[in-house]
Amino acid sequence: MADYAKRQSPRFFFSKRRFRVFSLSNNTFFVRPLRRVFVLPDITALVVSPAFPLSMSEMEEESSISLRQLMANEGLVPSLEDEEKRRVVISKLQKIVVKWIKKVAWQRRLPNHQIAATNATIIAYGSYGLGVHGSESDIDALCIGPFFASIAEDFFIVLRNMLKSRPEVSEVLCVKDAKVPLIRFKFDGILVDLPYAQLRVLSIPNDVDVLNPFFLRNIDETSWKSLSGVRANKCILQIVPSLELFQSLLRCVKLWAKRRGVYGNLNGFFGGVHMAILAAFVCRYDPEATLSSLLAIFFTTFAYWQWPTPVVLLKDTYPATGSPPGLMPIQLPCGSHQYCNSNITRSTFYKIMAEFLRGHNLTKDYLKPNFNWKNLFEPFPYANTYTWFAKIHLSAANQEDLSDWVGWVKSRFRCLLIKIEEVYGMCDPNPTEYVEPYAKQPNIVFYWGLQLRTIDVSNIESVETDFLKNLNNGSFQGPVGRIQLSVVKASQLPKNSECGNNKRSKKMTKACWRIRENKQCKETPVYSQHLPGYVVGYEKMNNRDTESL
Ligand SMILES: Nc1ncnc2c1ncn2[C@@H]1O[C@H](COP(=O)(O)OP(=O)(O)OP(=O)(O)O)[C@@H](O)[C@H]1O
Ligand SMILES: [Mg+2]
Ligand SMILES: [Mg+2]
Repeated sequence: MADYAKRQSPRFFFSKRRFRVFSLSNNTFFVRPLRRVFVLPDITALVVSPAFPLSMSEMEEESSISLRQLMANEGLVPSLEDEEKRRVVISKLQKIVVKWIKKVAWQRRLPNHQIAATNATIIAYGSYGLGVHGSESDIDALCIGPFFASIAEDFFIVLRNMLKSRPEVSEVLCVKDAKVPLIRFKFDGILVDLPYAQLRVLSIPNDVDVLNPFFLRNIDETSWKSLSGVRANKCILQIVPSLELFQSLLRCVKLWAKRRGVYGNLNGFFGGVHMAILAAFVCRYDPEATLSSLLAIFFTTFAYWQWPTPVVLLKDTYPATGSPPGLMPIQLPCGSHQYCNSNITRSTFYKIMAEFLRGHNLTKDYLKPNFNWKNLFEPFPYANTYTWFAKIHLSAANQEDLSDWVGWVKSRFRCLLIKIEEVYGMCDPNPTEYVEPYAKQPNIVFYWGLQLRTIDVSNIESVETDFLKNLNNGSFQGPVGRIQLSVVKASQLPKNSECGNNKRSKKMTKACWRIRENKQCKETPVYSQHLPGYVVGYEKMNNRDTESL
């Protein structure tokens, strides 16, 4: 191949550095002499052109290819087996909810023809619904049920019990107190978030159109909120000119945000939904744009965005009342002036802005010859940036207790961040979770960068006291773990320098907590409100399944 190429165009191929050959299939190759790209359907028909200066569009194309190559090397796209596993989970869930709704209809004594006609459905949303999930992402799936299936009795008791009885399902817990109540469980090892929406119809079509006002009339507020994620996804997918470009851009910006430590709603940064709306916003600028140019436009747009002007993807038909919430308001494109929930504080606002600006400075010259996309995705160098760190050490008697305890503390992180800001000024809450392997108890440790060069280490005690009060004020009834706050120097960070390279030492814990079932406590029957004396299921006395997200 190389010899053939040399004979055809010695000017290009004398030096090994001057061309690269990528094999696409048995007889299809990419040849890249200098910066020009040729796609060769047949190696025997290789013809290499002389050294033209590259046109803009050719340079754009080549730049996008190298960006895609980088993303492919990162292994961001789940394997085919993983995809198949997720498809199976969704299809099994669909069957379960159909069985569930028939059972509930029977319990409600609906006439036979209505039992036969009724239907419930499952709609995937979140990153999985947008096709941008990674192998560690959860599946966000909305269960939509008809007018007679209540959330309190039928969803949280009957459906939960049906799920619990399945061999594929483990770690079922109900999250009743969240803004979007849901059942969280593992199905074949994949984490599933399952909220519920109830529509005022008898039968929900499997492909129900959640943008159709017919289905949305008279629904309750919780159902409306639960539907907003699905509606937002649907709007995004309708708005973006090219789905493939949007997905690629979103994968790029999520990787960037994770590497630079600005991903994670609980730590005061952006979550998946924020990134999806920002990416879709940029995709609409130029339907002809390449991936590289979109990524550069992304950074230019948000580095110079006049916050708190809200980012609005889809203008609502009626005027907004009140001012948009938070420092960086991003409106959900679901037609009701709803905004993404955000925990952004003064500190995280500045960190995000600094990273947007860095992204802009790095990508504005993306067509220059020596440009390398790798720099954009460099992990944030915490250890070299900050002299001092607030160390948050969480521990518990065993892994299960620890996971509950950490989930609870994480749900209060915004409050801790604000307290640290009050005492030490700017703080950078690195979302990475570390483990001290030689400590006595199972533990998770966070190191949050402090901006000040000289600090009073003892001030952390007042932060700890205040934060403990806040933790105790909540409704956590699980086994309370330990929390220790201290201030350490950069030199005391874990020696494997994980702080520096921002690699995750273990899987992130989900921020939520549950009251675990006390094995000694009695199960109480829950009687149907519709069939006298009929038990719909059992609940543990103190297992209120309450959670705070
Ligand atoms: N802060 C929020 N404000 C509004 N909606 C949210 C918020 N967080 C989550 N949601 C809704 O729940 C969905 C799923 O959220 P989730 O936290 O699983 O993120 P994701 O976009 O699926 O990314 P990931 O791949 O990290 O799971 C979002 O797509 C959004 O519709
Ligand atoms: Mg998700
Ligand atoms: Mg989720």
